[in-house]
Amino acid sequence: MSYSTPSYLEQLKSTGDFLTLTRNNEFSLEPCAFTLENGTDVTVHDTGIIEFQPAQQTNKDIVLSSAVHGNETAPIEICDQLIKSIVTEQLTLQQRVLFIYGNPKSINIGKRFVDENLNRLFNGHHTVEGIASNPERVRAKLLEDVVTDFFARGNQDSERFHYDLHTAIRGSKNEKFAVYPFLHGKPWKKSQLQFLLSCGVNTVLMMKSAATTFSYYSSFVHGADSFTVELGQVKPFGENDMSRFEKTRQTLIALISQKYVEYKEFNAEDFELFSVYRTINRTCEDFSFPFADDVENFTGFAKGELMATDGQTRYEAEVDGEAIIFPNADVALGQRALLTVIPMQVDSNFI
Ligand SMILES: O=C(O)CCC(=O)N[C@@H](CCC(=O)O)C(=O)O
Ligand SMILES: [Zn+2]
Repeated sequence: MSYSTPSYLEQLKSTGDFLTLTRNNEFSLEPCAFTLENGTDVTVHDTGIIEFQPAQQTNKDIVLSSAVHGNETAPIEICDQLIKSIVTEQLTLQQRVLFIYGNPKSINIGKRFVDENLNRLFNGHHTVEGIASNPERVRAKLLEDVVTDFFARGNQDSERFHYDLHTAIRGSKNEKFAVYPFLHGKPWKKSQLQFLLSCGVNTVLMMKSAATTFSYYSSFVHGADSFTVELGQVKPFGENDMSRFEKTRQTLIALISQKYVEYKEFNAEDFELFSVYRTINRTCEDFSFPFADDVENFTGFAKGELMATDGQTRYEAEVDGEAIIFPNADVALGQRALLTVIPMQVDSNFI
């Protein structure tokens, strides 16, 4: 594809500051393409969407997304550093990488979303008859299309990865954790757990059903090894202790700049695995939790203890140790207000 030369090009080439360019263009950006001195092709597809294609043969197609929720700034800062070091050629890629800042306008207003939670609109849920469109619905469709196109242009035998980087609203007993999307019976991969451990993530939740999230979409539709990765607690820009993300940053650098990466040998004892026990949706205006806002993710409840109240329905822990993940009483009606999890072991469904 040939593009004209947009006015931002020289600035982008010299600074690599694609984040500021994205934030200055909340809804669209003129596309462009250029080649770095080291031979890597750079394509700006739209605002918040930049692709890198090294000159040499690659064996991995990697999507790194952040800002699917605009107030989750640490992952945005990690991706900003990576993009700057690639464009300014301090970092040379060995793999194809697509970086996505999910929701630029929500970054600017410092909120999880503008009209609607972008991470509830994937896998086609952006387009539903009778439901009016909005910028987040348009964006979800665009992101699906860009990911489809990115994977379609990869080598046929390349491995596909998508790490959708987030931070959680609450603190978490296990500070970093990943959500492994439902695989419809396919086995979970030890090699992915080894990668996550190298990122500093030793806790993984296994989903038991289809979802409308970005990571489920790329797993289900594109067969990618795909995760939502929660790297810590939400903080405004400038308040993140970036040293807490160093293992993640270094592991991502190795993933994109090396042909092969060796991880620590798999040992089940290195991990805390959980399976989702149930999902509790908010169905009534009158929805509440009996615990405070500073009660952390992974807090366990005793059997019979109240976990949530939805109108007249009381949800009590059904098993000892049933633990809370992502409690949020402010979600839209019909959406997930709480996940509960129970511990699980590495079993025969791991390869
Ligand atoms: O801390 C919270 O309440 C939400 C953090 C967050 O954004 N989590 C993702 C998880 C997505 C998944 O289930 O894979 C979300 O809620 O979209
Ligand atoms: Zn998030």
